[in-house]
Amino acid sequence: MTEKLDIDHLRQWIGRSTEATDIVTAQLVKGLRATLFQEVGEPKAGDAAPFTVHWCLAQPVFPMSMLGPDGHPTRGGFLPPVPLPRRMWAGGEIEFLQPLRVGDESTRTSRIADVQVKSGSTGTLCFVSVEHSISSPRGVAIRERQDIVYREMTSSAPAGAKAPPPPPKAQHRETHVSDPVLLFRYSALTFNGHRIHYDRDYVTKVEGYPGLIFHGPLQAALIVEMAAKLHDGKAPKTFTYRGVQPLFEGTEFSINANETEAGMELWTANAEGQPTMKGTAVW
Ligand SMILES: C/C(=C\C(=O)SCCNC(=O)CCNC(=O)[C@H](O)C(C)(C)COP(=O)(O)OP(=O)(O)OC[C@H]1O[C@@H](n2cnc3c(N)ncnc32)[C@H](O)[C@@H]1OP(=O)(O)O)C(=O)O
Repeated sequence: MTEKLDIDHLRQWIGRSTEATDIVTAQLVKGLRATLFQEVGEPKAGDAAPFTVHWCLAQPVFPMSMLGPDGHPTRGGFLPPVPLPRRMWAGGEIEFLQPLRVGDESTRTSRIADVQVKSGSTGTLCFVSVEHSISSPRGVAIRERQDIVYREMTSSAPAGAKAPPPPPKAQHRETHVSDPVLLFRYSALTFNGHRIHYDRDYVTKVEGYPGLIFHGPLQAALIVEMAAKLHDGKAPKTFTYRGVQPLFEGTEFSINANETEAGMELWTANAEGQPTMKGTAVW
């Protein structure tokens, strides 16, 4: 049974802020490159890190006694105490200003920007938007908005779901084998204890999904790296993305891109070719 959603109370969290600092180490960069299917190499001080390395930096660390049943810190600290049990990373927008480099001390300033309740095809949704500004010794490197969604405990499938449309065609496609070790590595790199990514009993029996779930930021990170690879190694100026359905552990997944007049449309897809996260990159 879910507690009543008191949106006026939750919106009192808007404007709360926090700051944290960390260092981009060569070991972190090696681990992230390996997890993003890149050549690992021997990164040296000053080398550019993968574009979304900031998601691995200065993540909140709480004692075990302060974790909720899903493995995240108990809500009601920096994030509002949303009473819906199933948390997901819904999407966001990133502005890449300059790369973070090995050896950089980086500071992230975060602020709760919005809290909204919506009614979706899968039930009640509560969106919490968090704005972050990430700086290096050279100035602001990244500005972003992250949208976190909390879902009630209903079936994962939308009511009256129809057969999916034919999978979209891609000009560029990269496929990889999906493996729980990949998910474990990304959870470890981001110090993310969310059980849906590594605890099969929890994700199937408690949250009711059919299997382990790929992290939203892992999918977004793979998409951004592909976008940059197709643009002479340059990160897009802005990248806007949205998770449209979960990507579950399985046999294969793909990262896809189509050129457009404005930049690129990109998406990750499951083994059936159906998009799971969609993004737009503009240079
Ligand atoms: C890390 C981490 C956690 C994770 O990584 S979780 C894994 C990554 N995330 C996902 O897999 C999410 C995939 N998406 C979904 O499962 C569904 O899209 C979702 C979010 C459950 C919503 O589906 P619905 O069918 O219920 O929603 P509707 O399409 O009916 O839309 C209702 C309104 O909500 C807005 N909306 C829908 N999806 C999003 C989104 N991704 N981002 C922002 N807003 C969204 C939609 O526009 C509708 O709004 P209106 O104003 O038009 O009513 C970790 O925990 O740390």
